[in-house]
Amino acid sequence: MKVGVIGTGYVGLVTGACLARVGHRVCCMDNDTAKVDRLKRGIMPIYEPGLEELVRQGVEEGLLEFTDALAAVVEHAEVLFITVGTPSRPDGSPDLSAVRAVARGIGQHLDGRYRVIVNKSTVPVGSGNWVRMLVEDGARKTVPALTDGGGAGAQAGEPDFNVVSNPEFLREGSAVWDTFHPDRIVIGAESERAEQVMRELYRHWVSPDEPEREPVPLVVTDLASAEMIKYAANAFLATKISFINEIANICERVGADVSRVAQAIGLDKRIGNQFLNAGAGWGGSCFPKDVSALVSTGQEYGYECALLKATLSVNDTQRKRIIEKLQRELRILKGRTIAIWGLAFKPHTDDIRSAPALEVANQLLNLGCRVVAHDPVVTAAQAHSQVPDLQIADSALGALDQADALVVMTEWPEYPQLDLGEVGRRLRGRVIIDGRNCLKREMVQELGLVYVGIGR
Ligand SMILES: NC(=O)C1=CN([C@@H]2O[C@H](COP(=O)(O)OP(=O)(O)OC[C@H]3O[C@@H](n4cnc5c(N)ncnc54)[C@H](O)[C@@H]3O)[C@@H](O)[C@H]2O)C=CC1
Ligand SMILES: O=C(O)[C@H]1O[C@H](OP(=O)(O)OP(=O)(O)OC[C@H]2O[C@@H](n3ccc(=O)[nH]c3=O)[C@H](O)[C@@H]2O)[C@H](O)[C@@H](O)[C@@H]1O
Repeated sequence: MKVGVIGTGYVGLVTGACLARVGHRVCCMDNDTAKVDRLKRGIMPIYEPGLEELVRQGVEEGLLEFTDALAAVVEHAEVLFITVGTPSRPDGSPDLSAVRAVARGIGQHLDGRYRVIVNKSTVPVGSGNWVRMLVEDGARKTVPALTDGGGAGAQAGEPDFNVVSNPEFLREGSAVWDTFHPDRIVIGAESERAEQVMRELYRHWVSPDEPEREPVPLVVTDLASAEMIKYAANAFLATKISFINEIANICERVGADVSRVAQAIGLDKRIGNQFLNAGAGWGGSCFPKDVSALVSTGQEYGYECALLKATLSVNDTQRKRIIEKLQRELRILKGRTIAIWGLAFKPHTDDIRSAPALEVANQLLNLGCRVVAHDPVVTAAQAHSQVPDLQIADSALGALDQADALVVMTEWPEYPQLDLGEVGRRLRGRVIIDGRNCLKREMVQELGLVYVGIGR
């Protein structure tokens, strides 16, 4: 099928490249012309394992192309994915300005041919109807014949389209794998015609590298439920992490070990063992904004989301606990040098949006510390765009020289592999705060260093 993807961020680029991999003809569009130019030259805008090869393959096979022209992608596609960003506004509600611009723009370029317009961006319940209205508004400016609500089955000259919600569940760092191995594909369709198009698009959704795999289950539902499924999934996962962080905080006080607690409760199939790693809290571009957006939706309807507010507040406090732990060990922080390992909000990505590490770094700088950080993929320029006073070391060990304490904020797999003896020799102080419980406690302690984990 001919597919258009509008927005080439994480979701757009991965979706486009995977759709091309299964044989669809994909045109990816972005209004960031510089980004499109780089993509045309094979330069990836993000660090995501496996993505570069997939994009290269799609382009070489003639199945994947890039443009900065909205008209071109609308002209090309039978199915148009909207994958632009929906960041938080200061009050927690999502900023939908990019979705608005794209929906109107699509309307302006529609001709009489039927299109399915797919919301893959995470958008509040009701956005499907809103996108329909915006597309129609856009079309009205260019199609004088359109006089009523129109939509599916419209007369010649009127825009003929349906809106579908197809939320995305990929995780950064494993985005390509997740896209080909989702637990389910959710489709909220407003007509049977659109549903059939989506079923055809995702028919036999397995990577050609694994032809024997079972196809992924499709959950077909109404628009509002599909939109809510996305928020409910992220809110649940964020709540699960906040829950285990709260248990960790109690464990610390009573002398229990949260790792053992998590492992044992996770064996109960009703609980499950994933997303039970206690640490410095969750970050990233989605959990913070999506939980806040759901709280904001509740507020719009006069409902107080007590549990979700607690989820946010536990997470907020969790980062502050890193500072408290440093204060407990070092007493005075002013004038101290603190090394931080890991800046990305999680391993295997260079994304630093709402990264707990940056918040901790900022707090330490405000408290009068010198902060020297290392991350295997986040560049100094990226880090300085958010925390200008942060010093960046070339290597993890290099960050330790003159440091009074080390704080591990991202569990990059290389960190536990480093020579702890060398860590002990280079650190000026004796304290290691393991904000992700990823180092071997006993090994650290054997070297005469003070190990402080989370909930253990
Ligand atoms: N990042 C992730 O892991 C996931 C993100 N999502 C959701 O998917 C959506 C996109 O997220 P990301 O890919 O992270 O966003 P992003 O911020 O990385 O990328 C958005 C892209 O849209 C482009 N854009 C903005 N306005 C545009 C316009 N008017 N026309 C064309 N392009 C435009 C930007 O230049 C940018 O390249 C969000 O709603 C997010 O909540 C859902 C699941 C996973
Ligand atoms: O909507 C989205 O954007 C995506 O949000 C998350 O994916 P992502 O943010 O990429 O990363 P996660 O692996 O979920 O981690 C989120 C945060 O939680 C933290 N985390 C995760 C798991 C855990 O056990 N403990 C924990 O603290 C991570 O360090 C990270 O800061 C969801 O897992 C995806 O399903 C969803 O599509």
